[in-house]
Amino acid sequence: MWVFLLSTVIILCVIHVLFNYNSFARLMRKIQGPDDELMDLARGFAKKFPNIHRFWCFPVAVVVIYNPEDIEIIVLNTMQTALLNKPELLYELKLRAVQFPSSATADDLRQLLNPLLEQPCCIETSPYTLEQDMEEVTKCLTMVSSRLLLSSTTNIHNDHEKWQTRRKILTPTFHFNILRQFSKILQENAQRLLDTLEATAERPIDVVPIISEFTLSSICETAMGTQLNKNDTEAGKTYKEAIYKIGSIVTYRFTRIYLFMDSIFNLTQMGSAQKKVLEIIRKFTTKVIRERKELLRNTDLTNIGEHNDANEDIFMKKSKKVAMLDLLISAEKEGLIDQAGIQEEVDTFMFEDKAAKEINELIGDPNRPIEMEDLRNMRYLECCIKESLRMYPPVPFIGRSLTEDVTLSNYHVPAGVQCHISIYDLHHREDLFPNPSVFDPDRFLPENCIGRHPYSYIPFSAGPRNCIGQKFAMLEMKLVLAEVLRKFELQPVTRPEDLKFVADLVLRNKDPVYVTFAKRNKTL
Ligand code: HEM
Repeated sequence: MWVFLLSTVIILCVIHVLFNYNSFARLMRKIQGPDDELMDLARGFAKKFPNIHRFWCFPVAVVVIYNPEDIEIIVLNTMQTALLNKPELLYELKLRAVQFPSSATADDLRQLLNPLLEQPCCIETSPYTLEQDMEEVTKCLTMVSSRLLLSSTTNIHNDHEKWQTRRKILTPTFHFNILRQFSKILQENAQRLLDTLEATAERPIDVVPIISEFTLSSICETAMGTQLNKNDTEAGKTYKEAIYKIGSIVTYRFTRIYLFMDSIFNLTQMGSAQKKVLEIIRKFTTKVIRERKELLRNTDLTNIGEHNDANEDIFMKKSKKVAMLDLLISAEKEGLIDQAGIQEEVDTFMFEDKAAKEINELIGDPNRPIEMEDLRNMRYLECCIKESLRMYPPVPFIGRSLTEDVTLSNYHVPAGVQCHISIYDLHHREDLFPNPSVFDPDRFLPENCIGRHPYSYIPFSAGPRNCIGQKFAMLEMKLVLAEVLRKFELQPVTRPEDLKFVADLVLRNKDPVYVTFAKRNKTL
């Protein structure tokens, strides 16, 4: 066994060095190439081939779809154990990527791709041009890396029964009454974000790390009832650092094909760093779960899912703040989940001028806190958010493993194929959204949605495995945007035409996204 492992390591290292560090490869790397254009190339395919296209990188066959009728078939399939299976590795990696803002650079991607780009023979059939081949290689790598990476992760949600039970336990978390409570937590976090903006006002700042900090702190507090900010304990700080670190480790590994096998990765420095970081995360969440259990010991949460007034009373008075964790703990009492399951779910959750006028008209006094009712009435702001999610869907594609044959756009697609639903390409179809690269929130005014296919806009996916957190996410986005917009005027520094998305599991810009937050005059 050890001899086999050692020889594998040596062979992979030799291959890596041979491909990357010979004088030929060094010279090639210096010549400009389309490495950063992969995202554009993929978009080009969607324009060239209406509704559907395939790529095949032995042994993985992928069909990419961006047609509402086909998407409906895939996501709505009621035979849940059949068509619904997610390619588990891809799914897991994506969840992690969403939860941990990834920091892979174009260079990482380039480094990962270089050996393969120089070896197009890895593509089994190659009827396309070189550029198209490169796109196939990227996709293939995404698949392969996802496949291998998942084997080292713990919370695989592929088992249908397990998924169904967990989904049932967690669904009440997103009930309106609970969301109302979360809004208070979100408000506090939004205030901290405003403080940061205040300190940096009038000069361009990269919004990506600031927003990541806000979303991570908010989800920690709502999911686990634990505050990571301000009055941080040492443990909280270490946990936060560990969460960021794991993101970069996952990305590091994802971009190095020779580290895909667990047995090899575990032997490396990064492998032991990951072990340490995971240990910190596990320790922290175990402590939080233990303390939360203690707090809830005397609270009856058996009917927590029903959310009548009496239950709301329990939430508000007895436990003060109900975190998603509380529902899991109460489910444990009923034998629906065990300690390891709780840990899994907690880890998973850790990981998703017109508008300003509307806000001002609704709220008036800039010091009055924003209420849930106000948020519900911010119709134009909602249109702006929806239009942003159309143009820039944070999850640009999702995957399903076809476990039975299916007809998509008149093609017979056999079982075994990986089906990618390209949300990005769907949202940029000219026939569904005329002038798709124009930001036009009015597209989402009720009168303009009439007649639009219900599966033509799916930023949160659709069907039984859609995003469980979408109401939470909408609430979070509305609240923080409303708070920011009533205090600051946003002046774009990075323009839409400067955005250059990289091929990744989440939509990520190659460079920082700069915005200047200028303090608003009192009257809008
Ligand atoms: C703008 C923010 C968000 C977007 C665009 C988004 C998008 C998505 C998408 C497209 C999926 C389907 C993934 C797939 O099929 O592979 C998904 C699933 C999921 N999302 Fe979100 N999400 C967001 C925020 C959140 C938040 C805030 C949470 C938690 C509080 C969350 C929790 C989940 C979970 C648990 C699933 C898996 C659901 C299942 O398989 O039953 N998401 N999300």
